[in-house]
Amino acid sequence: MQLRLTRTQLNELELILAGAYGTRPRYHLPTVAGHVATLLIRDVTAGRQIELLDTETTPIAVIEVDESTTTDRGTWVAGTVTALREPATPPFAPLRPGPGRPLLDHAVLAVGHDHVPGDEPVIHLDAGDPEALSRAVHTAQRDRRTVRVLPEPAAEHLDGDARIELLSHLAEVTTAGHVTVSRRQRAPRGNGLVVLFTGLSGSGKSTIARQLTGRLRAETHQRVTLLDGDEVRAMLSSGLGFSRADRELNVRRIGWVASQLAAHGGIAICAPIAPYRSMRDEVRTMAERAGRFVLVHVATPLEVCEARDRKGLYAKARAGEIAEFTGISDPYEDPTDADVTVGAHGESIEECTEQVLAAITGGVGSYII
Ligand SMILES: Nc1ncnc2c1ncn2[C@@H]1O[C@H](COP(=O)(O)OS(=O)(=O)O)[C@@H](OP(=O)(O)O)[C@H]1O
Ligand SMILES: Nc1ncnc2c1ncn2[C@@H]1O[C@H](COP(=O)(O)OP(=O)(O)O)[C@@H](O)[C@H]1O
Repeated sequence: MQLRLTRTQLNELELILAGAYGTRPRYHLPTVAGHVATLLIRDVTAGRQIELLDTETTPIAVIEVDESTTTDRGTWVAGTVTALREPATPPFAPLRPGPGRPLLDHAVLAVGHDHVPGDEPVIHLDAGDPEALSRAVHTAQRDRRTVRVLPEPAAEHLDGDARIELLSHLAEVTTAGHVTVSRRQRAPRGNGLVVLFTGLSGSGKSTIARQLTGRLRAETHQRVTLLDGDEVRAMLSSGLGFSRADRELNVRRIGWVASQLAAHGGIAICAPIAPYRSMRDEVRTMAERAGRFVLVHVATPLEVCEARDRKGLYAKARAGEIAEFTGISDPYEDPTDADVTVGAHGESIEECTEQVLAAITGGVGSYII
């Protein structure tokens, strides 16, 4: 089988081949404690041999899979990696880890920001956004500082502090003998925000999302984009159906676009059903790398949604004319991590919108002027 790697997965492969994870180039099954490279495969069944393609679909390496494990997030594979050819040159190649490059004595690893005050050598992460990396490197060079680039691996098995620990470890192995992490807690740039609505068909997601969009446009200086369900299905995800794999792809695409908007300081509001916990977790992970994330559960009971049945879809689903209909013949996994839950008790559209606004602005006054 062939697998096209994302930019951060390519980074992970670059680090493997640069010896950052040890002398044996391989992927491991996820272990939280271990500083290992991992590979998570979604939507397809992993083969014994996996050819890894770069973003231009050139085969650059192959994995001989010797172990794998399947979870609700996908299949993790472990195995030895052999390089086939050089991938396309990444940005700032001479500043990245490579054979024979001497280690600096000490450097500051910038996590979550593109300028660290001071004059010590600085390591900037390549997180897959060439524009942001270029800005960070040029700022350091303008200040006549020594600067290096560390490819940020996908490391999908880690988050939070464990992720930062891995980055610091990789920086010490590849770039500087002693690394201090300089971490900014706030969103990387501006007040980027992703709001993900989830709930059954007819629960009120689009209606509340539209109202929220209007309010935020009126009350903030930020650009607000509504990724409306129907429009997304027509444009971004045309051709996809409602199998689990298609829904996953649909929600992943929405999450990716929303995160890009947030990374550039915008507010993205999305309103798919997003019925599976794993897909919402995935959007949260992507969004939190770009800014803030707020999960809104529109918890209108199934009976109420079915009674509304504005599009007549529930009747068709009950009659067996639509297969895999969420809530009737397909699962909806209730969120346990919603930042705000609305609509469970017959609140009006206006009340729901206010509750969501309060959750977004609560404690972060800068969103509303
Ligand atoms: N089988 C099945 N299950 C659920 N929904 C169905 C189905 N077939 C069509 N529709 C219509 O598609 C809308 C849901 O699409 P989404 O993109 O939001 O779904 S998902 O997040 O990918 O699960 C949903 O729209 P909303 O009512 O706006 O939620 C339905 O109108
Ligand atoms: N809180 C609410 N109270 C009463 N009716 C609502 C409420 N929220 C939505 N509706 C109505 O329910 C129907 C379905 O809403 P919609 O926003 O299209 O749901 P979804 O996007 O979740 O499918 C619409 O006719 C809408 O006017």
